[in-house]
Amino acid sequence: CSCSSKCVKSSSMALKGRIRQETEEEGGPEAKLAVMAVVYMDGLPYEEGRWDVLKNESSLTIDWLPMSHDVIESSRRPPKLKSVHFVDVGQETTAIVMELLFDLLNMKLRSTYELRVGSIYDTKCDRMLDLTTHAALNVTFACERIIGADCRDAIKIDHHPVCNLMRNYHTRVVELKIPEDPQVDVLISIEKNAHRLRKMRYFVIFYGKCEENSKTDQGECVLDMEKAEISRFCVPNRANCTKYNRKFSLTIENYDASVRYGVQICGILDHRFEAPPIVAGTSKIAADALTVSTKSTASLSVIAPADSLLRTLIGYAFVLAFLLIILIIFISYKCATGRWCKGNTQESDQFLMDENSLTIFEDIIIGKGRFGTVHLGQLSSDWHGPVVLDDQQRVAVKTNRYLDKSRKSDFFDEIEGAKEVGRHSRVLSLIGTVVKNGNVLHVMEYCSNGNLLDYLIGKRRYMVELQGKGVNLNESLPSLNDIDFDEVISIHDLYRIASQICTAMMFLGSKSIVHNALCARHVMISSDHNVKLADFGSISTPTTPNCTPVENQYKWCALELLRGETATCLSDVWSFGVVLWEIFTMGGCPYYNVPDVGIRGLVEKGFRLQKPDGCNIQIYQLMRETWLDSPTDRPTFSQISQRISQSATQFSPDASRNFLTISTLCDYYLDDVTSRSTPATSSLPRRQQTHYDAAALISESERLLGYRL
Ligand SMILES: Nc1ncnc2c1ncn2[C@@H]1O[C@H](COP(=O)(O)OP(=O)(O)OP(=O)(O)O)[C@@H](O)[C@H]1O
Repeated sequence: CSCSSKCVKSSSMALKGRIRQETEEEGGPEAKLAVMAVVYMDGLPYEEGRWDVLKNESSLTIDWLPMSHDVIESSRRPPKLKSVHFVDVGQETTAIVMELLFDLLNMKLRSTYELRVGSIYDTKCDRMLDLTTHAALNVTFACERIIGADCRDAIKIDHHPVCNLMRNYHTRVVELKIPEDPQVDVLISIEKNAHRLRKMRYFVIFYGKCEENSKTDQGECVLDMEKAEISRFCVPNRANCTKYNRKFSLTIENYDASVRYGVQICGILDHRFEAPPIVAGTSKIAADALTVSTKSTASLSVIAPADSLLRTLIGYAFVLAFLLIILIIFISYKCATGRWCKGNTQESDQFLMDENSLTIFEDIIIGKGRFGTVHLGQLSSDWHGPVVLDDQQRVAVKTNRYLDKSRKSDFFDEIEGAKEVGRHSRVLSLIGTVVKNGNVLHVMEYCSNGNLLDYLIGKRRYMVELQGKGVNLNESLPSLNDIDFDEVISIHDLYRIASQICTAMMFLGSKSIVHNALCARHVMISSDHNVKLADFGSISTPTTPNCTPVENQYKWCALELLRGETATCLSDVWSFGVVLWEIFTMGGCPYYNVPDVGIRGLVEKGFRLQKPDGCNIQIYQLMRETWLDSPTDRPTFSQISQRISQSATQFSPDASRNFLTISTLCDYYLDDVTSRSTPATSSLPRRQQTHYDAAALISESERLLGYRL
């Protein structure tokens, strides 16, 4: 307020407009809408040539307020300030008269602009003078509302409020008071989150009698706005807003059951709107039919909005799509875990190894089985996987190279089984698969001490040799020179091995996996003499049950499986009993001269393996319990584990009687002449086949046990 000018206390705006033909310099003639805006500035005395309105942002702003139907923002050109002049209106008030040019094309749509005069330029003092009260005005161009505009033919004007028509609402008649008081109360609820509800500013409900004989294609009635009664609702937290709470009711006075009523709700997203949209004129709007059924005065209904069926269908489509997605995820998971889609690329990708990371020593065969030869291999030093290898990165590699078609499928079953079982410290880990020259190589952890059966036989032979030399391991501490301690095995170690197998079986049980082929030959011994359970080619799960004995496994098979019943983890318990027997005979041959076909008859008659020489009676008792006819009578692996631990306490590493005394005369060593490493193919019988007599075996068993079976 310096420079001898008075401060501007307030200002107000008035508006006048007219259509005028302007000629654009480039692009030819184009209709322009010229609008005269008049701003009254109280407290500002007129002074010739002193004041000016600049065409910059702080002085005059003309903001377009987009409305829901305005979609062509890019084609909208900003209005131009054509001219400004100041008029003395007396009483210390100056009027600023501005001529603004708007693009007429856009006026064919209803458009709203906000004009704001924020400051005027004081030419005398060469500075901007901020207005204490900004002169601002929202102007909606609807032609006839702008004085002088003649756009009856050129511009079509819709007089119903331009707002987002809302379809996400439901109406329900809650009360109908007829005939005493013909009035209907309609409860209207708007769905949450519909149309970004939280951003909505106003909701307007119209209702009125629908036009006679008029109905849109969608079954809407057409409201004659002149006859419509109007209720307005607004958002909460507005001073003058009390009715809104997302559910509101509408009362139709003088309800006439013979005519149709309509309802329409709209919401305005433009937060700068301070007043509800204005309804004027004689336009007609389409609305949802509000049909009151008068079949029963007690329960009345309103027909759902016309598009509710469509919404329901869309809803169902979403549910179906969701279920489909779940199904796809489920199938992918099953494929990924190897239960379905055998050999699918996704899972083989996971285990497929680079051919160059593996070197196979073709001349070093570490074993032969039904499904191929096992070679020693080595992984390159830069291979780092989840399995910890020895310092030479050695691995065992099984190949399917010479297998026929049916054996090849068994070979792949073994790989799939290993994937299903997963990793555990007592389980032989699958490292991966390599495809080389069209053959698949099964790469596994390498156990330098081979399989448990050969391991035990080797120890027993050495210990028998020592016995032959008169060395009694349990009596005197023999001189170190006479004994290779790596080649003997203590009772304590036998317990440890049994306990570790039990742990591996508990792990399988925790995954509801039945091994089906548990035997000492399928247990590997690592370089540090620990157990690694192997051979998962015959595993079964609750979804893939097994009810046939595995080839070459009859002697380890539970009775129910020999009978063709389904194998369970308790069937593995039976097999474990036979493995315990193998451990405490140090590699004895169960049912030494009985062929597979004779096993079921023997077992059904009650014949059980005899007590190994030197075996603790508690352990033999445990074995017998694992061979009980009814699976549920057998101990579980966790019970077995506890029983083994209890028994093992008697045999600490430094106990005085810590080694088995082996009787070479036992019948289960009789066919020990054959190497156990010989491949167990059907054409190459593992053991010499001799005659057998079940009755004789049973009586022999009874003799050894000391009681009748
Ligand atoms: N990961 C390994 N580490 C060390 N030796 C192994 C490994 N895998 C197998 N072997 C040796 O190779 C032999 C043959 O194994 P393979 O799995 O082919 O047959 P198997 O298990 O003995 O008999 P089956 O024919 O019943 O499967 C084993 O007995 C074992 O001595």
